[in-house]
Amino acid sequence: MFIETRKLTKKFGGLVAVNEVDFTIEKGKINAIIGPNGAGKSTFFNLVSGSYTPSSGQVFYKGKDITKLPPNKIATLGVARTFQTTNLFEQSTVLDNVIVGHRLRTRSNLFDAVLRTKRYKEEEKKCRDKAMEVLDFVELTHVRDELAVNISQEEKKRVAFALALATDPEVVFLDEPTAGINPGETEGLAALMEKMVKRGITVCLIEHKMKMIMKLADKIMVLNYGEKIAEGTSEEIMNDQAVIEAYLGGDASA
Ligand SMILES: Nc1ncnc2c1ncn2[C@@H]1O[C@H](COP(=O)(O)OP(=O)(O)OP(=O)(O)O)[C@@H](O)[C@H]1O
Repeated sequence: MFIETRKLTKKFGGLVAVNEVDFTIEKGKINAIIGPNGAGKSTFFNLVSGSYTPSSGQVFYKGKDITKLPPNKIATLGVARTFQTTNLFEQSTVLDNVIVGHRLRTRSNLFDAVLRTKRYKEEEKKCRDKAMEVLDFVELTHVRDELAVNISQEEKKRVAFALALATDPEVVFLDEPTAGINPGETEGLAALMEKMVKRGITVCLIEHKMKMIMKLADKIMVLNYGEKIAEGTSEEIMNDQAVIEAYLGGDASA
């Protein structure tokens, strides 16, 4: 089992945001979590990536119980994530944004930085090389010297992907990766997710764009009021009575 949650639960006071969710994230696949607003999708992400401690239940990563590990420890195991909004240094170049983002996660300390030790210089070069490599992967080499303020919304999303990929993750959690961009650009990002999977990276995403997710995802979990109401392939999900009811009145064709 790659990633598995067992009866994962998060309560905020009297509200059960995630309720005893059992789910497995399949290695080398595109896994998606969908559900109406407030269903518990982001909370589930935060539990698996260690940003929240569960009220009860467990998270396993490659057989290891990671339930109580802090986010930085989970990240070093090969788990990366993006957030709904990525704050870039607008007056820095795209390349510098990725270098800095990556450096924050590498090993040399302030002492190394001030004295510009050998280790610092070596790491600086490694970070730069890595940043160039991931920018090439997300197809942003042509804008790497542009200031972040000048790139498009879709390009900013690609920078967020690059930041996550710079840590050489085995799995990437993408929180609404296509929010706020137009349908044409959405297709480009979907293709990028497929490219990640081809490279051997497992993808798990939260998404509201149903048409896209039905085409893209290998496996889907549907949450509603914190509970898993369905799990399966696109076809299984589209024909599931509980899912249809949860979305009635909502816009499932967005
Ligand atoms: N830190 C928090 N403190 C209190 N309640 C919270 C907190 N985070 C989330 N909630 C509540 O938990 C429930 C689930 O929220 P969550 O953000 O996980 O849903 P979601 O499915 O990601 O929603 P959306 O699609 O709107 O982003 C909601 O009722 C929300 O108000």
